[in-house]
Amino acid sequence: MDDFAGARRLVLPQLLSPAECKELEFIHKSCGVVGYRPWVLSTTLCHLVATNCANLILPILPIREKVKEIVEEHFGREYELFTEFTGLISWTKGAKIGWHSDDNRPYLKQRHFSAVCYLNNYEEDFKGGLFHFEEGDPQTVVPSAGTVVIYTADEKNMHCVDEITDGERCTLALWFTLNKAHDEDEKLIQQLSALSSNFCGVMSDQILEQGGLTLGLPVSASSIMYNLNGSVQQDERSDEKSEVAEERPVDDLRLGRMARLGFTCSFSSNYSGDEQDRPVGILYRHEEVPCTFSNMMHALQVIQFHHFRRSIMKLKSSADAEETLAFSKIHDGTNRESLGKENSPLENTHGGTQARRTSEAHLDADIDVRSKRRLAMKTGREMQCVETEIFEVRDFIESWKEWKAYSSNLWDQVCNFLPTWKATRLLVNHT
Ligand SMILES: O=C(O)CCC(=O)C(=O)O
Ligand SMILES: [Fe+2]
Repeated sequence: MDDFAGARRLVLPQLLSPAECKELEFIHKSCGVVGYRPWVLSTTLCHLVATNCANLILPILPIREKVKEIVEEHFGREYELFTEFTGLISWTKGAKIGWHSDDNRPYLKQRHFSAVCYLNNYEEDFKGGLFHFEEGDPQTVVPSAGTVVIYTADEKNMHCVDEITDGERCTLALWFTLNKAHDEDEKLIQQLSALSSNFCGVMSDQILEQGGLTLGLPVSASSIMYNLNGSVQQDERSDEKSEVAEERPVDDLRLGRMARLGFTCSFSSNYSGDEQDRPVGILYRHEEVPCTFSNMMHALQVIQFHHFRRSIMKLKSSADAEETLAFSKIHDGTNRESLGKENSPLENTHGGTQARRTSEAHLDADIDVRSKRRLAMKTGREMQCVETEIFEVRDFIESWKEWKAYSSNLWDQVCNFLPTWKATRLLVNHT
């Protein structure tokens, strides 16, 4: 494993577009479970398939592939790598990790290369959580949405992460191996094949309708996997910081996630895990929202999708503000591209092509990208303040409709890709 070509590490800013980061965060916040360590939450591809969300692996695949190709090229290992693990991971207050290498256990020796894609921003979305290498350059990586850090998983890259002191730090963690026996795709394709006879052929908009078949709708894992248990994951509780003051503390990650966005489930009395698979209504700040969902995960996913859709809209208006500024600065209007003209704010989110083209256009233009980003973030924050005051049922219903279209489109793609996945034994999104 010593005979690789490139330098032992690589940091790539802005490899993922802001829209891609938001989409992965949406998936994690809709589907994540309590993770492998205290204060850590995780969403693996295997978990997505197991909870009837195989469609949500699709937005992750092209990113995983892109990073894998960069790793292969950088280390002179073209076409030699397999993905050993893909997971959306978030760290909440209290999470940290001391000096280690990523292959530091006998059962982790197959991990040859690591990649961490940051999905949100240091200081804005969380405090603490800086990444440090023990020696060499760069010494410290500041997590910023879209940045990817790549390194060999051995002791040449001893690293640690500072404790998170506030907020939630989200990443897409990837490990690659030269050992085919540890290829995660093989397991996933088996898992998907077992499911496919149930869902392919019957996928259509109607299955995502409330009251329709539950095929294609998310389901819960065992309720213990959402149990925040005592003081752990304090940030996800509906404590005094959340928008809805609850009489009793929330120990359930799903309810905590909803409460953070101002929503509660309309369970009749004391919630017990048994209710997780029953149809459920929701309230926004104690006001009933006229929607019924098949189960809690369904409600959570639509709520998170609403939040995601709003963030994409904000990104677009910030980008418009940025573009206007860039436009007025460079007069000649080089590379100005239209944004925000689509009917659906999510239309061009997939694969993030539009946003990526836009950010490339910005890099091409000879202006100070950093100061523009600051302006965009400021605009975003101001809008967020306004947004907490506004909730429109009509807008939420629009999100619900868009979620159905988004979700069934991804299910259709899963069914279309599956025969190729099975034949090639490779989980690659060919769009
Ligand atoms: O999230 C990070 O920045 C790195 C995490 C890490 O070192 C690990 O999970 O092994
Ligand atoms: Fe690590």
